[in-house]
Amino acid sequence: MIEAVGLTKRYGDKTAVYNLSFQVRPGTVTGFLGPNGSGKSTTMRMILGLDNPTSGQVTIGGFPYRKLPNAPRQVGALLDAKAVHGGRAARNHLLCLAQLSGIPARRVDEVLGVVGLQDVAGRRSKGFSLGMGQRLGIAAALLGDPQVLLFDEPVNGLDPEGILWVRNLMKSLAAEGRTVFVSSHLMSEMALTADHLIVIGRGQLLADMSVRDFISANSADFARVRTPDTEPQQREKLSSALTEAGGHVLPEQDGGLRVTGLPLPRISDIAHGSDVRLWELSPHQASLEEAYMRMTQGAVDYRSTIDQRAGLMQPLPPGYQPPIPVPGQGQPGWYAPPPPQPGGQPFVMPGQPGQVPAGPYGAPAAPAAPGAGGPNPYARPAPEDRAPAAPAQPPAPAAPAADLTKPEDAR
Ligand SMILES: Nc1ncnc2c1ncn2[C@@H]1O[C@H](COP(=O)(O)OP(=O)(O)OP(=O)(O)O)[C@@H](O)[C@H]1O
Repeated sequence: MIEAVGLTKRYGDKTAVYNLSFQVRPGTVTGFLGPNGSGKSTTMRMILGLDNPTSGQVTIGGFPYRKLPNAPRQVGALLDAKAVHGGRAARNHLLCLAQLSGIPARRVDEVLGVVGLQDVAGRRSKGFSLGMGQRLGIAAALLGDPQVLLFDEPVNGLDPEGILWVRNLMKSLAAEGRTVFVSSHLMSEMALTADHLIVIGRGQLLADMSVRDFISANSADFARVRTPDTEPQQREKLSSALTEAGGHVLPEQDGGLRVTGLPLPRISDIAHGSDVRLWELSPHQASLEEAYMRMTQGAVDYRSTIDQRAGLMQPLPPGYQPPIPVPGQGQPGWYAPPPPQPGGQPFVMPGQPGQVPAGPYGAPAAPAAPGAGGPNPYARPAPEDRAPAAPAQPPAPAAPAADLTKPEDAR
């Protein structure tokens, strides 16, 4: 298990990670999401002992990475696939890593086979495509047959077959009881790969919950209703009846209606009572992408002047308050968007039930609590029961294998 407590990292004036506390458990794939520059790579580097936290701590199996006995056999990581000696053949690159960690040479050929590079093992990696480089990086992560694996954007540059392969690999590693922590910007892929999500924005925790609960709590499950195309007046009649019953109705481009705030059986009854025939009545769940966009819209640093989100997200009707999602169950049968006030919000900051961080439903700023590495640079709500002040950092031993990751001072 990976456990971060009050993890904070500053680079001069820049706070990359602030007071982050979470656990990554074995046996599941945990997705690590956040907008560009939100602190994912910095967090991963701190997990791997490549950056020192300014305050707080992070451990793997109870030990900071640098104190883990035989760390390369316990933890494998892909942080930067380009961090290899390009003049070295793929097999030699892995052999060097294996020798440094006391891993038998036969394991090199095993992992080359696992990642599908066996036929190009003698080729220099500088001639590799982006996807081949990713595969080599994944091979390096798997080399020690570790129980804990970290992957920073592992599908970057992979073709569809490669993406499917990575997805299945992550799932099978987790099914073997390993801890798999993987960052990605590909929401559709994360929805298929991860069981659990840790979402950060501007270095702070926004959500720590199952994928299902995350989608359920951050987006509007809805019903799609369609009346006969040949009778537009039926559509109008139904729309009025549903609105009168407290539903929120949005027309869709194909003539259908998107209904939130009413369960399916009620919609059916209302249609029946209004003498309206239905050609379609179906439940829909929003995508992880939509839920993610909704949650992180207040925490994005870099955004095009041409904002594409308008077409993606459904507008929020005012005043809706769905039940708080039940962990592991979501909000079955409820077709309503998240509420714009505390109480039903999923991204409650640690130790502050009902408090809402800044963002679309932003909470007022509060002073930072002591022991969190100084004042909150983003003036967000500060948890009361945050982690104790971080212990002084021990003297840093030698960094782990440089070709797995990029050390702080090389950036
Ligand atoms: N060595 C460094 N020196 C100064 N600032 C840094 C350093 N490393 C990271 N940062 C800053 O910290 C913030 C977090 O960066 P980080 O790379 O962790 O984000 P990220 O979530 O991994 O981003 P992306 O999704 O774009 O890879 C950024 O503002 C970045 O510029």
